[in-house]
Amino acid sequence: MTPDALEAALRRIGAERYHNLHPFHRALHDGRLDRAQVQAWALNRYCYQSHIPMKDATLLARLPTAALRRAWRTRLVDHDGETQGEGGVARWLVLTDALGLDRSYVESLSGVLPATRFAVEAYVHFVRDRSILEAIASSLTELFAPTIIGERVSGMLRHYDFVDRQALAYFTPRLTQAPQDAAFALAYVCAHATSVAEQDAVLEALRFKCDVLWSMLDALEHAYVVPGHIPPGAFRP
Ligand SMILES: O=C(O)c1cc(C(=O)O)c2c(n1)C(=O)C(=O)c1cc(C(=O)O)[nH]c1-2
Repeated sequence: MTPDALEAALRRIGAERYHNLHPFHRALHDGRLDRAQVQAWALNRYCYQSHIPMKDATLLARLPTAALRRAWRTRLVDHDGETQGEGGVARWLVLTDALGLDRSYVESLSGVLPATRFAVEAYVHFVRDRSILEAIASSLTELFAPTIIGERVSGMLRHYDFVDRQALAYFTPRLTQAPQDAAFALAYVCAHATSVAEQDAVLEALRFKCDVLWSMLDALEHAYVVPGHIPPGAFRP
């Protein structure tokens, strides 16, 4: 495949499998969830957010050139900040605060669904164990993130009186960070996946990552949408 055909194939995977299509996200964005269900989403999503810098630090340690490490390290700063209280993970806690969740409970991850934890850990392990090409390709869901963020912020502000713009401030910087991150990763992947085997591996890495995001929402749906089977130990609204 040419680089352009590879990009088109990657975008087709997003069109078919990205988590904007999941019924739980449709319900979240269309205002069909109650406050407790939104709390469960934000609590579980904190597990994902808090592991993203661990995933990026794992990859950073494996990158072979200064240029690549320089490009990738901005992600660590985006999520962890330069100082206490800054960065994406801290901004996610502003959302869980606004939803009335106790900070130490959120940070402890003790109420997170087992399937959320397994999915998030699978992502970190994938980036640790697979080739650098596959690890970089697995971040390419970010190509599709700006669209879902736009839908989510406008939908949640319209439908829920318990969130406001300040509570959703996490998403504003993501609208510029995600496209920059995705453009870098896409250029890398298109330049370096030249053999059929490498291109197949890259496509499979993106499918894997879509599955990570999808399975987190399956778990939320199973636990918190009626009839609701909440696993032992997980958050009970
Ligand atoms: O709001 C979303 O739906 C969404 C999706 C994704 C994604 O597609 O992986 C990320 C994020 N948000 C996000 O905020 C974020 O920091 C992030 C990092 C990564 C990654 O794989 O390195 N994906 C995502």
